[in-house]
Amino acid sequence: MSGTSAALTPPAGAVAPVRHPDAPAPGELLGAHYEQCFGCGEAQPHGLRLQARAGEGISLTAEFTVQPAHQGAPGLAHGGVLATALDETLGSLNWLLRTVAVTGRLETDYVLPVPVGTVLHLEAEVTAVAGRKIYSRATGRIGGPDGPVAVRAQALFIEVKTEHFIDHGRPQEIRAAMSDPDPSRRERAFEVNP
Ligand SMILES: CCCCCCCCCCCCCC(=O)SCCNC(=O)CCNC(=O)[C@H](O)C(C)(C)COP(=O)(O)OP(=O)(O)OC[C@H]1O[C@@H](n2cnc3c(N)ncnc32)[C@H](O)[C@@H]1OP(=O)(O)O
Repeated sequence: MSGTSAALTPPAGAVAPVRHPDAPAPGELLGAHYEQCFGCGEAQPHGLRLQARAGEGISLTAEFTVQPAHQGAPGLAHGGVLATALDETLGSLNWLLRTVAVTGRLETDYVLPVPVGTVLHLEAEVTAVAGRKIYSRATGRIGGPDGPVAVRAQALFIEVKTEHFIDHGRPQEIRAAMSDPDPSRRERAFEVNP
């Protein structure tokens, strides 16, 4: 049983997403966009350290291993952590469009429990774009990339200007991110041009 709210259905005028000419080639790892990101950053000891890889078109795959720090019920992944994995995977799609966007809405179906130690195999794609609105969906499978679906999500991301982060983020983290020695991460954080 699953449902999708009307807000996640692309409107009549929506168009197919266009892969940016400078998007990473299919098979290429995207790497963390920010080392302190709870979803993908390598400097977060209890973060998900999710690794996303570009796919064909506007799609990607990602993996994340459920750690003991990610439990809700004993021995099982917390639902919010699984939603984070889906959110991070869906958010990474925007790098293939070279669009800076934030999650406006995320709807998640939890289909199977996900035990600690499990590798969650995620797949995501952008389905449509309407102005600033980016529609996408993702699934997470367990037991292998072709295993049963444990979680799935649909999302609406909203394009924002770089100022969104500068206006709302804490100055010390903004300064630290701006001085990241990795030019690719600086670009993904602050210099993206659609
Ligand atoms: C420092 C590092 C930088 C990193 C960069 C890479 C980031 C990667 C991060 C990856 C991490 C993972 C990702 C994360 O975790 S991102 C973090 C979690 N998300 C947020 O913090 C977002 C918080 N929300 C906002 O800032 C604003 O509400 C936004 C910007 C989203 C919209 O406010 P804004 O004033 O700009 O726009 P608008 O209100 O005119 O709306 C525009 C259109 O959108 C429609 N709409 C809006 N909301 C919803 C909704 N909930 N359901 C359905 N529809 C919605 C709205 O009806 C309208 O439609 P239309 O009337 O045009 O038809």
